[in-house]
Amino acid sequence: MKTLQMTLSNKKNNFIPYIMAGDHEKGLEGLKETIQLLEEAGSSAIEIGVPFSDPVADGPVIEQAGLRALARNVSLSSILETLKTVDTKVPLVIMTYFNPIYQLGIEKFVAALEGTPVKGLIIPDLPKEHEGYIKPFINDKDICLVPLVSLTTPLSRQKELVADAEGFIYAVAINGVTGKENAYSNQLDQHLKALSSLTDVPVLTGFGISNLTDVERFNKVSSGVIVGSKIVRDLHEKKEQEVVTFIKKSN
Ligand SMILES: O=P(O)(O)OC[C@@H](O)[C@@H](O)c1c[nH]c2ccccc12
Repeated sequence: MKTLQMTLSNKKNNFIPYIMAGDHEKGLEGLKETIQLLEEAGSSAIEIGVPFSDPVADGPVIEQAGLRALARNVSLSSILETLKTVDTKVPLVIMTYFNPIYQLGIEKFVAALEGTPVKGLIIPDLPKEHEGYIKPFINDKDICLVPLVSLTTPLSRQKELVADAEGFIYAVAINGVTGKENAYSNQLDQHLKALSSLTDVPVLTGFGISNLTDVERFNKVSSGVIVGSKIVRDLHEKKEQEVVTFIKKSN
């Protein structure tokens, strides 16, 4: 079993914060200390966002963070260079649209992951039908391609999506862009339980989570949560202590 899956399987209430690489007043030079802060707070893994000019799945908070990083000329290759110098026990998961990978070159990208703590990839605009662009290059490496599964997806499709999943399954709690804090459907808990019952791979819930009530709710019916916009906003506003407390209470 690959490291990412093993790490998340060994824990009950997993917490994965999302951060945008380069969205720090020191730019990429600040990435190391943010990772260290999140590790010490008790994160199970850390999702590292790559800024992109056309982030179709991102809401305003993450989109703005991406624009700040792009203004500092942060790119996929400069992020990978920086990650080579990062020493952490927590598995990192790169969240990027496909285009930056394609521009860098898929083989070059996968080769550059060697010697970094990156153990997983989330590529929201790479549907299962196109995973052949990436999977053959990572199959024999300690890197997982994490599938995103919408909870309104028909069961037959959910089964296909989780069939050969590795690492974890990203259950998308609301349809739409990231960072929307509207009320979750009452059926969500049932849907999460049903999805978890299809697979031995940990299912983590994300999209729109910004308070501890929701964290506790989803910890009961899945293996943990992914929190993006709240973390990005708090870090930008220099509320590091709030981030640390939130992660500690989520564990
Ligand atoms: O911001 P939220 O609502 O807490 O959602 C997590 C999310 O930000 C992070 O996982 C993410 C950022 N960009 C994405 C694009 C697609 C899927 C997921 C993401």
